[in-house]
Amino acid sequence: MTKVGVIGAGKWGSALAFALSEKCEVYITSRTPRDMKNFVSLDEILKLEYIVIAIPAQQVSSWLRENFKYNDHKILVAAKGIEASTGRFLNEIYEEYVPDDNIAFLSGPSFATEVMKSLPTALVVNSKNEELSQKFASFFPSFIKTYTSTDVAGAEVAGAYKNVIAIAAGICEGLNLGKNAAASLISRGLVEMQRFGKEYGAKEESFVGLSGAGDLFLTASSTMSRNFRVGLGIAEGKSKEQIVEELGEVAEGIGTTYALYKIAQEKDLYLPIAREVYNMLEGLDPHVSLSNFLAN
Ligand SMILES: NC(=O)C1=CN([C@@H]2O[C@H](COP(=O)(O)OP(=O)(O)OC[C@H]3O[C@@H](n4cnc5c(N)ncnc54)[C@H](O)[C@@H]3O)[C@@H](O)[C@H]2O)C=CC1
Ligand SMILES: O=C(CO)COP(=O)(O)O
Repeated sequence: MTKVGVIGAGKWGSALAFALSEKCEVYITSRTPRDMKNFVSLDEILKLEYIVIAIPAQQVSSWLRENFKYNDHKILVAAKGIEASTGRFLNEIYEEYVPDDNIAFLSGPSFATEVMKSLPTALVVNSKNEELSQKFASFFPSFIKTYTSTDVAGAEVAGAYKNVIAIAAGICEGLNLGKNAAASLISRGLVEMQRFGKEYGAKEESFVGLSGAGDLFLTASSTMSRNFRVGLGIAEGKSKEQIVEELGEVAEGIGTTYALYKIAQEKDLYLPIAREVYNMLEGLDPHVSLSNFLAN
């Protein structure tokens, strides 16, 4: 059995450790010790060749700087997001540490709680190195169907952007705007992320597949999504600080909204949904935001 190390024992890291253990010998670590099967130190994980990293996008840059020493590892990045402070994608953050050929990015609709129950799921492993994608894909269990793609940019943009649209969808639901509005928001959200992705050379097909439409439909239509619940909180008039505290888990859409706002300013891009989510995270009344959105 191939040995695989998982870094980050949050919801997604734990679910992936569980799923991968059907076909691999899996070890897991986290910054705080956990009472979990095969929980080992980071040093032990870094001795392994195959590593899955499930540290959130906003924390990964400092984590890599302080903890990571590259030693020919093959890395699968499981996070979804864009760094708020710099507007960097995960592949840009990791490229300082890991060669392109040794890194892959996971995407697709996949709530950790359903993976934990072994419910049927489909995922995409994305890498410039097709052989590496195939290798990581082969580690997944029988209840997960894996696809591979070389469109790293498409997977990154779709995985990050859908969290922002999920926040908007939660707001839409919380304000009782109706199914017409929800459907329009999801389909225009898909167009917005696809247009944004084009700037980075992302392939259109990734947005109509699992990484784009698949993950967007999942997170923008369910209270199981943390990002969707952020939107519900905004509709209730809560501040983002209060929402984050109550959530107790990561909602990548918040940081990604700030990243998109920064990128849109720098590149003069038209990202109307992301812009209004930004305005509401900054405290604009959702009803005023909606009027602005409908008028522009
Ligand atoms: N939960 C889910 O269903 C899915 C989550 N993801 C993505 O996976 C990533 C992780 O999400 P979850 O595990 O759900 O979040 P979580 O909130 O359950 O756990 C976050 C994990 O990151 C670790 N962490 C946070 N800051 C850290 C730091 N500075 N240094 C080291 N470790 C740190 C925490 O200790 C914890 O283990 C996110 O990017 C999320 O979007 C992707 C697909 C599904
Ligand atoms: O990315 C996810 C499912 O694919 C998880 O979404 P949330 O972080 O919004 O819960």
